[in-house]
Amino acid sequence: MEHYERLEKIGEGASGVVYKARDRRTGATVAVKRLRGGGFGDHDGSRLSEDLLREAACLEACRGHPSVVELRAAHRDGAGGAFLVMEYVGPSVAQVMRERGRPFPEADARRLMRQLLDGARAMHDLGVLHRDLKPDNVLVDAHGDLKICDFGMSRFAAGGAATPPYTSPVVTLWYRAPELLLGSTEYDARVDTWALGCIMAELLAGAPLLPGRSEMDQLNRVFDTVGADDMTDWPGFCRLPRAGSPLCQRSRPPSRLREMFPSLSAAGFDVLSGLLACRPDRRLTAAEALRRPWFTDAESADADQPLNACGGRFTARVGGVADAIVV
Ligand SMILES: Nc1ncnc2c1ncn2[C@@H]1O[C@H](COP(=O)(O)OP(=O)(O)OP(=O)(O)O)[C@@H](O)[C@H]1O
Repeated sequence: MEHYERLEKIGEGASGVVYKARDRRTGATVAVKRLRGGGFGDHDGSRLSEDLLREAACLEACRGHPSVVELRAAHRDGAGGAFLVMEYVGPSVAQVMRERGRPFPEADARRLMRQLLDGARAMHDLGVLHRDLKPDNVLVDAHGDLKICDFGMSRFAAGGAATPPYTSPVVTLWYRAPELLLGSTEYDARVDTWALGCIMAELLAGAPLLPGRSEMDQLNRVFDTVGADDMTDWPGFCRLPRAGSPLCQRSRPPSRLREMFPSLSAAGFDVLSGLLACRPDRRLTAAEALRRPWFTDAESADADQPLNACGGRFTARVGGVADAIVV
């Protein structure tokens, strides 16, 4: 830690405390995330290393993508603590929305969603599930571009060593996909695209779409908003641990989503409703969403997003998992 001068605390959550800091060697402002337990004497060292390595490896796999916060280094210090050093970006989309207090126009929401979906597409291509996408974990840089952060819940899935079952209580409640609320442990990257659908709705409405107070209240809100028939018709539904819940037996009106976003264009609604499809197998993946007319027909209008160029640069860097890690 001696290389970093700690400035103010910028966030604290389940997996650690994040500080704004100055790198004494370069003068650069960085974000330092000290993993929970690190340096405070009561942690299990092996668990800490595992968490650190997983978060660092997922971040490192995505390094170079313009919509993912950049990992600069990962360290264990002499006291057995562990911390990640990242580029400092801020504020978060959550803060921006709180301060702004009104919805984003559709064209702005499209530009922001294009960036988030491209970041998600890239991480999913690498087999990384983020599992905690929400406005607090999306940062806005000085150019108004977005970067996904907090890979504390992330893990490698398809294509990596891991196969289901996965942990089910992942993703902050308001952004948690219906299959997770129903206890699924065999989910895929579409838990992230559900969360992105919730973020898109929040950008367009200026307020959270599904602010549940408990898991069951959340599920109730999901079904009351997008309907439940789709989910209960899903062949995988009866295998879900909570399929027998009385909430799933209740009859529900069809989706209200269209009436909630009356001024959204048909192309915009196509993406929103595709991301918020209750049935995971009918939900858009990030790559599919980016191919919908809302994005493709607006290619020139959003020409400030050079996705192909970024994609090329990004691909070239994939694979160097260890070079930023100084554990
Ligand atoms: N590189 C960064 N630059 C600026 N702010 C950051 C950076 N990384 C994280 N933050 C801020 O700090 C907050 C907490 O960090 P992080 O989410 O990684 O910790 P956490 O313990 O996993 O939190 P949570 O449990 O809430 O998900 C983030 O929501 C974000 O707003």
